[in-house]
Amino acid sequence: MTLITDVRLREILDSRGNPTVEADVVTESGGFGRAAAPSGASTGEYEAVERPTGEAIAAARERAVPRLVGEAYAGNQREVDAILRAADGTDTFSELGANSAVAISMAAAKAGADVLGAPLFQHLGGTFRGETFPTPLGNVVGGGEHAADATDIQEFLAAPVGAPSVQDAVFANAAVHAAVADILDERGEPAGKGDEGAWAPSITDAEAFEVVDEAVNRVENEVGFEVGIGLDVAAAELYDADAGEYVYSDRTRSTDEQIAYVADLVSEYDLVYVEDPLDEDDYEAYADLTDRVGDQTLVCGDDLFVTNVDRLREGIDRGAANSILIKPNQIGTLSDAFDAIELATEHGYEAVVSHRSGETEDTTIAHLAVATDAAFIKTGAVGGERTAKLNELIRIEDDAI
Ligand SMILES: C=C(OP(=O)(O)O)C(=O)O
Ligand SMILES: [Mg+2]
Repeated sequence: MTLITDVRLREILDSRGNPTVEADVVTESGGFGRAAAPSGASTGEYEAVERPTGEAIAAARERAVPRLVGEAYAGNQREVDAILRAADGTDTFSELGANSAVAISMAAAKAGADVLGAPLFQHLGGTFRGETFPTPLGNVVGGGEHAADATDIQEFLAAPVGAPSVQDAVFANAAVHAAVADILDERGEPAGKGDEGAWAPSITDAEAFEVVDEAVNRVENEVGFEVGIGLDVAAAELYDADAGEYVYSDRTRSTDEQIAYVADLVSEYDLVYVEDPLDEDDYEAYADLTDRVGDQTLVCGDDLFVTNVDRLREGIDRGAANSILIKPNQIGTLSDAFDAIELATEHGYEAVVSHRSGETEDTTIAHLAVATDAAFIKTGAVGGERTAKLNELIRIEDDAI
């Protein structure tokens, strides 16, 4: 019933106005799945390769589609993803493009779910999933590669860890986003928005901490549950490898100073989550920081691990980080993303499923997070391509899928 009978690919717009790949997968019994590839701006050096959209589509039509149509079953995700890997023939999807690969992989999963008449999270995670939910991390202030002339730290995240439901958590993050706007206004700091919908004022990181701390406190008082703060430092973007230092707008920090700085921030702001606090090549510094603060907060590897089991295994061996960011397009298929989550879980690392800064209305990651019982999902606070995922979580919680 889930034999794939057609795979169609097209170029659509992403949230930055750039082209991206959308895939449709159709099965023998009329099952249908559609998915689109997201795209990063602060990409890790070791990510799978995103090809220009037209090239990725042409390559997939030539190399992957003939191997899938009439041959593979959409309900067998591992088979679909193995065919994508074989059709590509490289470790990094540099022939098909990880953008074509991930769109087809996710569309096949949706077609498989459609045939079963099951929600995607259940097809991926089994019948007992859907009772527990990830805490959404909401980007409320940001800069780095996502906005010009804003903070050095890429993302200041609201983390409603005490929320009684996903719906409460999603609304709390939106409330923090609104409170940030009020506080910036009170301070006379105008702000536009960055790529992920976070406010991108031209303020220092120190001021941003003050603003976000106050916003979180205001919302905590309103909602009556704990809302913490998280960060994505995206430190690889700040690191000057030649000089061996982290370059901030107002100063530089050596690796030891960077570790001490982040450890101080964890204590001062009770940070519940710190992503990419150090350069993507520095497992040793990660291990040092994890040693210092790993019992107080999640130290999460995004550019460090790039959803790659080999890099994660090295991190586990070396005690680097205690959490992994999961972005399916960093590795190219859902099977690879699942393998990374499984390896992480086996070793006590928390999985955090994530959007990219360039997104579409695709909701696959909401289902992936529920299917794998991920601790957190990072998918913004506001903006249509972000609320698509957040609203899907609310629907899953409400049994309305
Ligand atoms: C979502 C992120 O940004 P990008 O998609 O630009 O890598 C991130 O760094 O976690
Ligand atoms: Mg990141």
